[in-house]
Amino acid sequence: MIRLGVNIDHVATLRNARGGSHPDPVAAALLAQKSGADGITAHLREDRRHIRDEDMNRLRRELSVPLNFEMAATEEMVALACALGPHACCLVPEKREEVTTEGGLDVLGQAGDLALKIERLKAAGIRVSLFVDPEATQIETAARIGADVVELHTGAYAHHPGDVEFGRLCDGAAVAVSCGLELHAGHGLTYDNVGPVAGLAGLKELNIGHFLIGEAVFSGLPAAIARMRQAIAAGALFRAGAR
Ligand SMILES: CC(=O)[C@@H](O)[C@H](O)COP(=O)(O)O
Ligand SMILES: NCC(=O)COP(=O)(O)O
Repeated sequence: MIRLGVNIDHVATLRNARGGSHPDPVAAALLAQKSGADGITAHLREDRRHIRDEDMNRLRRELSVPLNFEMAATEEMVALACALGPHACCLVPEKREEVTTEGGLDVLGQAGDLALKIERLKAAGIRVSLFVDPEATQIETAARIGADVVELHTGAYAHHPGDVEFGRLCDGAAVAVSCGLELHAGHGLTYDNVGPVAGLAGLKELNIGHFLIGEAVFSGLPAAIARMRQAIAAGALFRAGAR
């Protein structure tokens, strides 16, 4: 079964809008856990625009499902992650001026530095995922430098959900599996576009946040999670039948 990781960043965005403590992203994570989320993803950005350090500390203490700590591959974040000890870290590119994550990590261009950071994180007992575009050289390099997981950036597919971008995801998925990497995917996924992604051969986990939190405004988080899980299951079943 494909695991659903719920990203709670944008509960924190709403909380921070007024500088208070409501809605509490940790309470949202606990509700997501109770509603069937297989894991929680939270992105501690360098600018702390949404998730903050104390949120991460509380998530680590209070969750019983795995915590996926999304972070830039910086010395500050590696030190924080090693001290916190989440189940996994997902290394993502960050630019302060970006609205959201724009592309995948340049694994090839940063291979040496990333290899050392991966080694430190794994020595702390943390599984390491790299957030990458579905490009063979990036995925192959991720395997070569010791990553456990690659998470394919589905943003381009989400913006252009046609055969070209989906074909890139299929090719990237095949490379990841052939390299022995665990295959995850995420970014910009919705009820309507998640199905084909859920059918990617070898997919183990989807991380979904912004759309789910938006839907929760209308239908509540439990119902949004339940509907997303149905969309994922339908997609996986369809693709399995098509193979
Ligand atoms: C890497 C990715 O696509 C998301 O998990 C990331 O958290 C997006 O950043 P924001 O949540 O700040 O939009
Ligand atoms: N890594 C992707 C993620 O955690 C959620 O991305 P999004 O659904 O908020 O775009």
